[in-house]
Amino acid sequence: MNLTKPVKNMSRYLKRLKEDDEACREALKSGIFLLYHKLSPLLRETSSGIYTLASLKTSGFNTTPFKLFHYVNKRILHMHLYICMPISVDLEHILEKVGKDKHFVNESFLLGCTDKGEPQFSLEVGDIDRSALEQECRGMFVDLRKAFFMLPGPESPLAAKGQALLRWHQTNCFCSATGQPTIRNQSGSFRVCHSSGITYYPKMAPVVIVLVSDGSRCLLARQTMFPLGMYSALSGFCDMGESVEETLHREVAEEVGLEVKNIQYSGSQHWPFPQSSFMLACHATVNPDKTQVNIDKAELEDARWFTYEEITEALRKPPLDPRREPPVFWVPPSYAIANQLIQEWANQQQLSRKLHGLK
Ligand SMILES: NC(=O)C1=CN([C@@H]2O[C@H](COP(=O)(O)OP(=O)(O)OC[C@H]3O[C@@H](n4cnc5c(N)ncnc54)[C@H](OP(=O)(O)O)[C@@H]3O)[C@@H](O)[C@H]2O)C=CC1
Ligand SMILES: [Mg+2]
Repeated sequence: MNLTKPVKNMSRYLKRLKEDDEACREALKSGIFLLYHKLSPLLRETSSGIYTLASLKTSGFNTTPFKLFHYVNKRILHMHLYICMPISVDLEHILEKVGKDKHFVNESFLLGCTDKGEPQFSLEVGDIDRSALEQECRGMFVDLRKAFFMLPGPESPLAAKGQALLRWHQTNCFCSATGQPTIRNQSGSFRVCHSSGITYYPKMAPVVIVLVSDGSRCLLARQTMFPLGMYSALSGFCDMGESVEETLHREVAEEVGLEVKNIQYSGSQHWPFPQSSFMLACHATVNPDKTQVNIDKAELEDARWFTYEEITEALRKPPLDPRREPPVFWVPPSYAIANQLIQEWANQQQLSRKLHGLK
């Protein structure tokens, strides 16, 4: 099977790679690799100043310098131009240069497939000299939180998934029943303890996030650990056995002492910080006569109702610039599902204001 050709049924193809060690090992030969150094992904700046995830291949196409020949006074000047392409440097060659065996790529974990059917893998290279690698790869390893601000939208979830999978494997090397080592399958879709027979699958912790509205205002809160000035929607981990609705009622009651109704599902997101969470985002309302918040100070530093005007102004603000003072009030950036909830609420308000002839 030529793995670099577009694959008609990508889901089936990925399923096969997940389950069939041999097929996955074969896929590694034409795979695309995202490198992580102590869980920080490798980014590269393109010629247009945009950052992307640096993708490396084990064989085939790479950016050996592209030579331009200029004839000046009958003498040839060679200009070596590095063309910035998403798929660029030969990974095996790089590994060799930094003293790693080429079989090291077998330690990668399967992430998914590109639109062209190229399998994507994440590889932790934390035991290799960071600056030597950055030089060889012409990129830099960036903390994931920072990378989220730098990467174009669709690349952030991939970077997060790569990190989450690596972290899960790093922290699940031993069976919790026997203490014996667990062994991964080739794709990394599970680990098994041969002593107890227990199979461990990568896990996410379900979290409910909810934007509560009283009809004209929405409720946002901040924890002490949030960056200065940032307020977000209320959130909380699901307890064992709880439904989304039960978690939502409990968390809102616990954190701000309010009773919610009209729960509407909005969307979901994998969230890598600080561990892998599975965010389930909802809208909900409270009775406009019962909006008095009673903050649990052990959980939250503050919780306040915000008007439509305050929210639209916060949404208009450019992404946070780490070199400048943070604004007094700002909302999570667009890659966070909290932002989606706030945006949806603002759109809904705008619509109902139009219907009522308000600006
Ligand atoms: N993508 C987005 O838009 C947003 C994502 N989030 C994420 O949602 C998650 C949960 O939000 P948060 O409001 O803090 O949750 P909670 O309100 O449930 O409060 C966190 C509490 O839960 C404990 N805890 C940590 N991990 C787990 C777990 N896996 N299961 C059960 N309890 C746990 C913490 O303990 P301790 O820390 O003391 O160990 C802490 O006491 C966070 O990871 C946060 O990053 C939040 C808002 C926006
Ligand atoms: Mg919370």
